[in-house]
Amino acid sequence: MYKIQKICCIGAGYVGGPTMSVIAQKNPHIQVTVVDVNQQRINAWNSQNMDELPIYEPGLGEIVSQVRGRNLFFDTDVDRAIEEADMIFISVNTPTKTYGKGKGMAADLKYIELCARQIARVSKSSKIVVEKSTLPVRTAQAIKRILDQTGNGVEFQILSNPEFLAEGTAIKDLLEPDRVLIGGAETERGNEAIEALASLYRAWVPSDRILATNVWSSELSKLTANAFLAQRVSSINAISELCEVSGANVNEVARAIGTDTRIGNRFLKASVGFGGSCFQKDILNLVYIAQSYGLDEVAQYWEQVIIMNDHQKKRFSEKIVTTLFNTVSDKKIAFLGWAFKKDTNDTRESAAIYIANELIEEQASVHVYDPKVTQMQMLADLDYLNVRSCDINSERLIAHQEAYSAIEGAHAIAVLTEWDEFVCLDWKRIYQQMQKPAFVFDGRGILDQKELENIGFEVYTIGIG
Ligand SMILES: NC(=O)C1=CN([C@@H]2O[C@H](COP(=O)(O)OP(=O)(O)OC[C@H]3O[C@@H](n4cnc5c(N)ncnc54)[C@H](O)[C@@H]3O)[C@@H](O)[C@H]2O)C=CC1
Ligand SMILES: O=C(O)[C@H]1O[C@H](OP(=O)(O)OP(=O)(O)OC[C@H]2O[C@@H](n3ccc(=O)[nH]c3=O)[C@H](O)[C@@H]2O)[C@H](O)[C@@H](O)[C@@H]1O
Repeated sequence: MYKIQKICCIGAGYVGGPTMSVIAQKNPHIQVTVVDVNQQRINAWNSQNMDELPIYEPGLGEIVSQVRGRNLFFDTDVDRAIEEADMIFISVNTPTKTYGKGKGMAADLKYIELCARQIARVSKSSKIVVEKSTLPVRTAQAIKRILDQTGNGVEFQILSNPEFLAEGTAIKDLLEPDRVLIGGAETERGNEAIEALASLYRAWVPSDRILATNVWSSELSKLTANAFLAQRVSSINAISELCEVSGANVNEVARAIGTDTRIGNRFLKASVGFGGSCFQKDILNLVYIAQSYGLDEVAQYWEQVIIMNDHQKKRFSEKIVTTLFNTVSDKKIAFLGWAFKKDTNDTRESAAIYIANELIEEQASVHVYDPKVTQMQMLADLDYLNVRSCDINSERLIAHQEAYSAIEGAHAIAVLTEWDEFVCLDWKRIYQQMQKPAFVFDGRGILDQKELENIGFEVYTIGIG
């Protein structure tokens, strides 16, 4: 049987940091060390000021301040943490490949392989290696081969334990998970390893929510879960366009279908398109895997979810241009929100980036207020698209510290993130500050369209015909 006293997590990102904080909080007898090659990130995790943690998540600061220095440590000494640990979580990034075979589709597993080689080189005692990152089905096989063939003859058990937390609600999702999934080898030692990991979770998760499967089912379930979730968003977004031309209201349709318990009422909010670091990357990965097995119809089926999402973003920016008399050249367009959803500072793949880019192509001036995103981050996101020079981007995109200055003198407002504070703005004051006609494009369906129209705004809400 395994006795777990020390665990280590490679990768102090959006998943590694919060996940290990909760595991440490709930297992005070276990020492948890989170390591990363990024010194700046580790420094931020060790910051005394909880506002300086590298990621913003409601409730995270409280847990970190409670357990850091007690049984939770953040460090850059990866070798030492691996050597001392009985169980090692790999929680590094697995972005879409940007080069070579599978470019733009497959998951780039170079960081995973580096971790496997490092674990093999450093380990002098048997370890349980846990895949926390989202990985293509059968990656565990590759990790196992590297560990066994380049290691020091010690035993490795590989588990798959995908993470299902969503950003903005990470702590809540970790404290009350719908399920914890653990895939392991169907052998006696495999079962013992599953049990060792399950026992960490049982410190707070009811046993019937801890599911054990074989490794391949676990790996594939993660990609499938994200594909199904994203598919729901694309499905309701497809219907939103139909609502707009037919006079239906997408919120009413969502409510009507969501009351059918077989469909369920969550994840039916029409939007400007899903963002985030994972939905697109994981579906592309699924499509690539299906293609590599020659399953073309399966690949095409899932690819449509991405095609629909791109269309939703594109039609939103086009709607702004056509409504503003077919030109936004030198017009001020105010963006409320830049993060890919509320309650996070994460901007990866945020719809706002693509919409800003399209509007800047049309020579608009985009003025953004987001309570958690810095101008530096916004510009980095835009520059990353590599469409025009950084100088032009910084001339055309201006961040503001508060909403009213972003909006002052604007021709139009686009709501790109559903931050609660946007609903409570003084919309009468805003109306007075704007050019007329004063347009509002609500890409999140959070504002009261009738109330705004009564003030005098011309309002477009996604999915309302
Ligand atoms: N962000 C999210 O909400 C979720 C992400 N996931 C998955 O979890 C994985 C990690 O995602 P995030 O935490 O968002 O990524 P992230 O990019 O925020 O963090 C990854 C960290 O790993 C570090 N790293 C990379 N290679 C390393 C190495 N060889 N040694 C030490 N550190 C190394 C990087 O410096 C970085 O700080 C991905 O596979 C992702 O698909 C799963 C569920 C939710
Ligand atoms: O693997 C991951 O990274 C994670 O991806 C998603 O979590 P996340 O991307 O953090 O956030 P979501 O709440 O899923 O939202 C994703 C995007 O879809 C959009 N969305 C979501 C729901 C909805 O009804 N409508 C909608 O447009 C959101 O605004 C956001 O842009 C999944 O929900 C998590 O279970 C998963 O662990």
